[in-house]
Amino acid sequence: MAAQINTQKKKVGQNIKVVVRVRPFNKKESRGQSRMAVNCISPTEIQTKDKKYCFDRVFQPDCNQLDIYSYIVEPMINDVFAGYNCTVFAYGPTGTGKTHTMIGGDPSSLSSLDWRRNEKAGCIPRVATNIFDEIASRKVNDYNVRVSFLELYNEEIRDLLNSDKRRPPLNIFNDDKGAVFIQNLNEKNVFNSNDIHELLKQGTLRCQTNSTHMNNHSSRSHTVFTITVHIKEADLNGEEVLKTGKINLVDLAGSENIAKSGAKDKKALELANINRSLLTLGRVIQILTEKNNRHVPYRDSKLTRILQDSLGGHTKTCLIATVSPADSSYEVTQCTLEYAMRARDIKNTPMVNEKVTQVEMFKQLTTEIEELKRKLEATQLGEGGSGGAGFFVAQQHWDEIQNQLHVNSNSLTMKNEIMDDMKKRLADLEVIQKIKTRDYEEAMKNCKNKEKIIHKATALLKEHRENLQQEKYLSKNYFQAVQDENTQAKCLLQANNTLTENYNMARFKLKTQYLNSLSNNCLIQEKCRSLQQTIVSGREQLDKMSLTSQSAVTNQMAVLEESARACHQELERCAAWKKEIEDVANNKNGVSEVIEERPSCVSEVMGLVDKGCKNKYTTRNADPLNRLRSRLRNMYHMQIQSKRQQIKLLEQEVKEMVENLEIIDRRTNNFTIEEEEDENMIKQDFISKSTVLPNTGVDLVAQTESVEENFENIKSRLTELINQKIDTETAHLNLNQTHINTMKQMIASTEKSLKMHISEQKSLLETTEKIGKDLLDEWIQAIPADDTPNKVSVNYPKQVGDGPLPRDVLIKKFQEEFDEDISNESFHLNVSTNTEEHLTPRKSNEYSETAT
Ligand SMILES: Nc1ncnc2c1ncn2[C@@H]1O[C@H](COP(=O)(O)OP(=O)(O)OP(=O)(O)O)[C@@H](O)[C@H]1O
Repeated sequence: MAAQINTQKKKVGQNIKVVVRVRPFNKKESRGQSRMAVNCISPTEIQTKDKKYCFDRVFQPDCNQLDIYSYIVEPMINDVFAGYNCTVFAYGPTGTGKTHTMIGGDPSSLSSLDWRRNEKAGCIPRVATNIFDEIASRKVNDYNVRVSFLELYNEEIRDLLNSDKRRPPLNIFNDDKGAVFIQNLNEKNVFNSNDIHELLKQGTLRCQTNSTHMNNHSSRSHTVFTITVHIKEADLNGEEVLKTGKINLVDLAGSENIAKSGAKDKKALELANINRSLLTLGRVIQILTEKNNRHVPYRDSKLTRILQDSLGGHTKTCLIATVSPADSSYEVTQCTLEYAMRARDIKNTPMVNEKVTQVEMFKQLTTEIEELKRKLEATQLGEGGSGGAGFFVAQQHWDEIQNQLHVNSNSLTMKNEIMDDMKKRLADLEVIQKIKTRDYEEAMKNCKNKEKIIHKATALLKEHRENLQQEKYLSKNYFQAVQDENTQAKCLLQANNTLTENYNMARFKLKTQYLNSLSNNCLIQEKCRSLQQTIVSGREQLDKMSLTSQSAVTNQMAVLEESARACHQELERCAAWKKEIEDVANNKNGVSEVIEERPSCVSEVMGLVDKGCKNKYTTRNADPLNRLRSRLRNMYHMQIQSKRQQIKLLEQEVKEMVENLEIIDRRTNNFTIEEEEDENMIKQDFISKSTVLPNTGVDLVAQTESVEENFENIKSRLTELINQKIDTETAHLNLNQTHINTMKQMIASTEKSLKMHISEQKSLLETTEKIGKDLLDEWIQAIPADDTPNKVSVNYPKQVGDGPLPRDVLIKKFQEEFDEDISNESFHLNVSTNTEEHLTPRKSNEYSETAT
């Protein structure tokens, strides 16, 4: 049994691949001087005189076997190992190279064939070697490769790997998922490519032998060479799964028209039957490419039944249309190209075959065993006819059942052993599961703790980030402050420079002032000296003047004495003049008259006379010399007095000048002291400032430099610290991130394993449920060895009679109902509780409810 279960994982429709291979002219065509009827205009286009066709690839007559293999089959090897089913059809008229493409050169030399070097080798020998190469390169240890080779001729399946004439008939079955399997078809285990080559050789020879018995048989039969690969690999969870993929290589019968063969009557019917498969194939292709969802008549031919999954199913399919280039074959070539064009529209939904895990296998086996046991018991009870649910079976059939039971019993024993082993493994698995559950719970706990830690760490991280921001801000401020300080230091330096300049200027000014005052002092001193000299010279002059005045006095005395004498003489003259006046007074008449005439003049003259008289009297009494002397003395005294006065004034002036000089001197001294004091004060101030500020410009520069250096150091240290902090924080962050990621991964993997566990449990449940049904079917199928396409079941009422209904009655009933003779066939007996339906034979699938 080769049941393949397909899953419904992906449903992406993809068109089947269709290529055309044009063979070279054969001898006959060359001799007949045929002309080319087709032209390969590009790698994907072929042109006939009527039409241009586009395919996935067009292989020209000069292409070689390896080109075909590399493009079509080689990529399928990976698919087979991935668990896909793949099919390659060769379709075309007789003699166009289908067998050449599939098998290639002389099959008798196949076993020693190295397909890479042998140019004649077709796809089958190449794929055989390729599969084992792939197994070796993938280092697959646990694998199983099986080969089957069948021929379909006149709607009859022949096993080309089984020459036994007593071989059981080959029946085609569909399981409930639509997968097709051929009962009793030999599937040979192969262990290397040579094994496959050998089987291919044997099968091909057997096919050819058949061909010699039947005229031109080979071109009218279809052959299907299947290689099935089972590999055991660990899946992503480390669990071992069994993957199954296969490749079907189908060499179809020649597609030429029946009419063309010229056969008539029985032969024509036979040919019609032979071509039934091809016709059905054409119909199936036609319907599959329509959009009206018509019923696809797969069941109308065995070929379409066998290849059902390859056409509109889940297989990856490629059709190779082989054509002749000759114009003599133009018509069939055109038909073939049209046929191939239609096939291009078929959409398949390739799917990976279900991978079966060991646990599932175990569950399947367990359920199968249980079911078998139950069936066995039921059968044993029914055997004696006392079980109430008995049924009648022919003796021969009964023997077969007994044999089957014996085989099944052995199988049961074996399966029991396997079951025990499996039970042990299950127990182990349960322990592991418990441990894993505990681990999982612990992991969950850890996860929760870690989550808390992560939350804390996140909060801490946030805090760190904030701190960092703050530190950054502070650093920025500090940086600014340092820059400000630097600017201030520069300002101070500038101020200091200005101060130094001012100080130097003030110093220079003071010096200039001092020097000026010094020179002023000298000038004053000079002036004082000149004053003193003036005074001395003044005194000397005074002394000289005194001497001069004394002599002048003497001279004046002399002058005065002279004048006294003159005076004396005057006086004498005055006396004389008085006498004369008296003489005149004596002459009174004349004078009286005058007096009378001019009294005022007389009084005036009398005043003058009186005055003269008085003067005369005084002068008469005083010494005129003495008077003169005293007058001169007075004059002298007065002059002396004025000179003294002058000297006093000069002395006063000199004194004042000396005093002024002293004041100036003092002032000068004071000024010098003040200046010194000022200088000292400035110095003191400068020194005091210098203690606060840098001592000197050099110090200040040095200090500024050191400040700058410090600033640079602080800056670099700060940068370093910030970088360190950032590095630490980043490392911290990364660590936390890694931690979080690890935790997430752990959570994810735990979740995944949990989900898987749940899905496993579910699938186990489902499988357990289904397995009972499957085994029941299988059990039923195993007993009657039915070779008809539809199972025949005969309903048997529970309440009827004392014994089983005779077989011939049942056969008759069936004949009446279906107009079909089942006397040579084995059939099921079902017990019905429905009395109304009793004795009514039905197809089993129509009244499954009545089955117990
Ligand atoms: N591409 C090709 N290159 C060289 N020879 C070819 C090519 N195709 C076919 N031939 C030769 O043509 C002959 C007929 O080929 P083949 O038997 O493969 O045709 P077929 O389509 O399988 O015919 P049938 O339907 O009768 O089985 C063979 O001798 C084969 O070697």
